[in-house]
Amino acid sequence: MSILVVTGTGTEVGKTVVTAAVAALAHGRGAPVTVVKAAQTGVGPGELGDADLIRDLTGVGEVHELARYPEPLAPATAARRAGLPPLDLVATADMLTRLAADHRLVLVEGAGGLLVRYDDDGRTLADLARLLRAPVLVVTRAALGTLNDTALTLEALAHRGLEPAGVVIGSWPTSPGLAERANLADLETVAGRPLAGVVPAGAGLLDRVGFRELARRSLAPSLGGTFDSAAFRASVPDATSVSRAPRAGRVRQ
Ligand SMILES: Nc1ncnc2c1ncn2[C@@H]1O[C@H](COP(=O)(O)OP(=O)(O)OP(=O)(O)O)[C@@H](O)[C@H]1O
Ligand SMILES: C[C@H](N)[C@H](N)CCCCCC(=O)O
Ligand SMILES: [Mg+2]
Repeated sequence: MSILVVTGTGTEVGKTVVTAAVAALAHGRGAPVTVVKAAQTGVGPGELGDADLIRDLTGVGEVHELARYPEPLAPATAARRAGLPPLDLVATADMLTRLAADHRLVLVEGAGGLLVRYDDDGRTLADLARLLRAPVLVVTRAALGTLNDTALTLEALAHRGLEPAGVVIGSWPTSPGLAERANLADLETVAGRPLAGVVPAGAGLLDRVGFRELARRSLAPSLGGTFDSAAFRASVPDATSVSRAPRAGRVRQ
């Protein structure tokens, strides 16, 4: 009966892999789960999109792609240039609400970051999340620049009264550099809470069994896994400690 919207601090941050990890754990528990890619862009007819990748990685049978546009652009732009109708987010919210009535968990992956536009009226994934009154999981990068991107996304959620379901690093490098190691703690300070997961790079290349096991280790209990942010940080050489800065993501009244 619950809906979780998955956004990123941008495109190519690992939303699809993180969505797959959450789906794999729910599926592995036997919970009915379905995954919806609201609008897929940059993929031509017959090519594999995010929803296909998620089905392959998890074995989840019910995955939906609601709209597909060929050019690798924001959905509103890609639809306009293709002469195709944009995704109707109001109708989409109704469809997802009906899906949630039949499913334990409905996962909705956005395209790009939170404020990417789906139509020429400027509607975004944030508008869809508000219509659904659903929490939003934020997938972020590990590298330099992620602190600002993450803070901006959390501020945008807070400004719209949307509840973050946590911050997950979508692709943790095998050889983290200085910024990546320091960001493990700083991302917690920005988020005002422990990380909800860290997914190692390469996760998307595993088979289903390996992927589900990695998902279990990579996601926090709130997402169905066993990941512990403090323990992970302690396992990374030269990772810094969490500061006690005021909680970010709150709009000062
Ligand atoms: N943890 C990972 N393991 C393996 N590959 C990854 C991982 N994270 C990201 N990638 C790869 O990086 C690329 C971008 O990742 P992904 O598709 O998840 O980004 P995204 O945020 O979903 O982008 P979009 O906005 O297009 O949906 C893909 O080719 C994907 O296979
Ligand atoms: C093509 C890409 N992989 C995504 N599907 C769409 C990303 C749109 C990003 C728009 C932007 O923020 O500039
Ligand atoms: Mg994706």
